[in-house]
Amino acid sequence: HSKWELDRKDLDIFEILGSGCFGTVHKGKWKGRVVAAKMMKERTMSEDAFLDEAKTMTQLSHPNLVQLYGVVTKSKPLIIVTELMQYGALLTYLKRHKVRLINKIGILLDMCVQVCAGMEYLENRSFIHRDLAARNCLVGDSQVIKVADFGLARYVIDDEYTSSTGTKFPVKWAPPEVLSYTRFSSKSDVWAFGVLMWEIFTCGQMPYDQMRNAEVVDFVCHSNKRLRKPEASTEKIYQIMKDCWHKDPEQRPAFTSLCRTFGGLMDIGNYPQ
Ligand SMILES: Cn1cc(-c2ccnc(-n3ncc4cc(C(C)(C)C)cc(F)c4c3=O)c2CO)cc(Nc2ccncn2)c1=O
Repeated sequence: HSKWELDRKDLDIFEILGSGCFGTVHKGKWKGRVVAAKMMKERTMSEDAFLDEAKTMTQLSHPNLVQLYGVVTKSKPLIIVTELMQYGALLTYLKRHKVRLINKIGILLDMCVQVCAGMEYLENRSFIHRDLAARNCLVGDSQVIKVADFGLARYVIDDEYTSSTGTKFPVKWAPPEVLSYTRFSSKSDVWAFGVLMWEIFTCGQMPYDQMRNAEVVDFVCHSNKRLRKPEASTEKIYQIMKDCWHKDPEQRPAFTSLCRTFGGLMDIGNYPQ
C-alpha cells in the first residue's frame, strides 16, 4: 500500500451523512480518527482515472479545503476517505440559519474570505474545482468553511452532468466560455465564486430564481445583465461579485487578488460582528 491507499480493515463505517452523485457518504472512523467515507456507487465514477489523480489530491492541504486522507482501492466499493465536517453543506447551513445570519455582514463576508483562501491555494497549484458552489462547501466547528469535492467533476460518468446542455450541469454557476466551449480555468472558478458570494449574501437563494437553464445561458452569454445586488451586501461587496462576472475571463480578478481585496475590506473594520 502506498500512503494514500488505505486498508479496509482500518476503517469502521457508521451512519449515513447524505448521498451525493457518487453514492452514499457515511460517518466513519479510520485508525481512531473520525472521518467521512464516500462509498462509491458502481459505474458513477471513472475510477481508474480518479486513482491516477488521487495521489496528487492527497497532497493538497489547506485549512479551507476538505482534506482527502486516502482511498480504499483493494475492495469494492471504492471508498474515498476525507476529513469530516460536522455541520454539512454550506447551502443547507445558510438556509437553516438565514434569520440569524442575514444581517451579520461580518460573518457572511468571513465565509467568502475562507472560501477565497481555499480557492487561492488551488489556483496557486493550477488545480481547477469545476463545480464551486455553496452546495459543494462544508461547514465545521466555529463556522469554519471548507471547499469540498474539488476536481471530482472530471470523473463523473453521467452525460446529464458533464454535458453543458445536460439537465444536471451547473449552468447557473458557469461563465460564458464554459457554456459555449466548456473551457474551464481558474477564472471560470472565479465566476462560480462570484455566484457563491451571491448565495452567501442571500443566505441560500437559488441564483436566477426560477429561470430555466436555457434562459440563463441567453441571459449570461447574450446580454450583460447579471444577478441583482443581494439586500444584505454593500455596494463594495456587490462590485466584487460583478468583477467576478466579467465576460472576459482575463479581466476577472485572480483569487489572490480577491483575497487582498477582502483583506482591505476587513481592515477598515466596517464589520464589527
Ligand atoms: C466530508 N463530508 C461530506 C459530506 C457529503 C455527504 C453527501 N454527499 C456529498 N457530496 N455532495 C456533493 C458532491 C458533488 C460532487 C461533484 C463531482 C462536484 C458533483 C461529487 C461528490 F462526491 C459529492 C458528494 O459526495 C458530501 C460532500 O462530499 C457530508 C459531510 N458532513 C455532514 C455532516 C452533517 N450532515 C451532513 N453532512 C462531510 O463531512
